[in-house]
Formats: sequence, structure tokens, C-alpha cells
Amino acid sequence: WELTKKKFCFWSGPEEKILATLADCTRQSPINIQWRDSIYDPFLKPLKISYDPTTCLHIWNNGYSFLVEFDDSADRSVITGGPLENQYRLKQFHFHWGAINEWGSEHTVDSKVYPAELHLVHWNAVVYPTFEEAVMEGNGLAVIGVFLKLGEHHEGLQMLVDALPAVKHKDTVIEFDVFDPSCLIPSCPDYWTYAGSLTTPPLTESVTWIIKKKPIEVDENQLEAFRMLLFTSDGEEEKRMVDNFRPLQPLMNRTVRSSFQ
Ligand SMILES: NS(=O)(=O)c1c(F)c(F)c(S(=O)(=O)CCO)c(N[C@H]2CCc3ccccc32)c1F
Ligand SMILES: [Zn+2]
Repeated sequence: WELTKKKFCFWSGPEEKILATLADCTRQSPINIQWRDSIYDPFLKPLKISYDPTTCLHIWNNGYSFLVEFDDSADRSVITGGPLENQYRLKQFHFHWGAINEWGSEHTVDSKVYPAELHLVHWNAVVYPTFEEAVMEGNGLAVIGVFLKLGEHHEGLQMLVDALPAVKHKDTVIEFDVFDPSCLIPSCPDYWTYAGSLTTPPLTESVTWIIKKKPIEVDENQLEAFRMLLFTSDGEEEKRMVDNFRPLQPLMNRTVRSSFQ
């Protein structure tokens, strides 16, 4: 293993825990967060978020999700505090959602599934020279997860929704000059945090997950707008971009900490 440091963490079925242990894939994501099993940690600091809206670059459909990418060449959009030892730079955010409102999120809370989940991906530019290197290291990434629930119209999200028709097909991109993603993060400071992984290839166990307790509310039309995106490129047989979430992974020997009692 040492030589290649390659490991393969993708199974499902009863033997997954044994195989995961053999391949030491012991911190995969997403997981179900059992509220009563989470441990309040009084030493957890408040998460400090400071984004510069002008670091926003573009929105693109990469055939898995739609992502909004940021200029991460300097410490202009960063998070620090919370469970983090260093400052992390915002690289991109993206969403996961279902074909219908009954499912779509990656994490669940007491087995409750939300219709969608926002992930803001940050990397440890204090310790690692590039994002690609940070992706391979245990403390390389920090992802803020925010649940979306069906409810009131979300003004901030609508700016993204209005741009989606322009990125309907895989590998389409449009410029997106100014956007402050903190409008998508609930003001309630409460979160859970645990050591996990990316939920897409390379599935590396490099993510400190910070899952906000409070969801944001979005309306039906806004969720429907996500579902009109396509996994497929222009000219291919259309496949709607829905159900782009990974199944729940075994908790193994992990504790989920909460920032609140
Ligand atoms: N749920 S998640 O937070 O684990 C997560 C995703 F779910 C997801 F879809 C993506 S992606 O960029 O759309 C697809 C490439 O992996 C990323 N992107 C990251 C992962 C690897 C990588 C490499 C270059 C740029 C961005 C990313 C991701 F971190
Ligand atoms: Zn994600």
C-alpha cells in the first residue's frame, strides 16, 4: 500500500465494513448524523466565514453537478475557526439533489433526508501548495454542508437559478462575476463536524466536514430548476441531472461532534 498509497473505497452490501477496514477506508462520507450520539465539544470555536464576492469566476456543468468556482490564488475568500487548525480557501461550491423532494441530500440527520444539500469546498493553502495536493491529505479539505428544505423562495439562490438554463448541458460554462455564497449559509452558528471524505472520485479521506444544523428554505420552482439540468452534452440523448448523491457510508470508529448543546 505504502508504495502506491492507492486505495479503493467503493463497495455496497453487507461485506462493505469488512472490505473498508481491510483497505483502511475508515472515514468515508456521507453518513447519517445521529443527533443523540453526537458529542457536544465546548472547545469548538465559532466558524469564521469571510468571502469576497468578486472572487467568483463562473458556473459550470461538469456532468456530475453544477459548480460555482472561485479564484483561490490568494486568501480572499476563506474560512477559519470551528474545528479547523488552519485557514482554508474557498475553491468551489456545488449541490446534490433528488428527482423528487423526498430525497436528494447526501448526509441525513436521524435518518431524515432533505431534498438537496449545498457543499462549499475549501482547501488548506497554509500547509499545501495546491488544491490537488490538499485533496490527498487528511487535513487538506474543509467542506461546509448546508441542507436545503422546501419552503420560502430564496432570493440569493434565485441569482444562481436564473443562470442555470445557460449551463443546461455537460461542459457548458458561463461567467458569473459577483456572488457572495454566505447568503446561502444559515445565520444560526450551530453545526456538527466529523472526519470524512470526498463523496465523488477520488473519494479521498481528506475532508473535515462541517454540517450546519439549520437548513435554508428554497421553493419548489427553485428545486425544479436544478432538475432541468442535464448529465449529458448537447446532441447526446438527454439524461436529467438528478439523484447525484452518494449512498450513506458506515460510521466505523468515528465520533460526530456538535458545536451546540
Ligand atoms: N461532495 S464533495 O464535496 O466531495 C464533491 C463533489 F460532490 C463534487 F461533485 C465535486 S466536482 O468537482 O463536481 C466533481 C469532481 O470530483 C467535488 N469537487 C472536488 C473533488 C475533487 C476535485 C478536483 C478538482 C476540483 C474539485 C474537486 C467535490 F469535492
Ligand atoms: Zn458535494
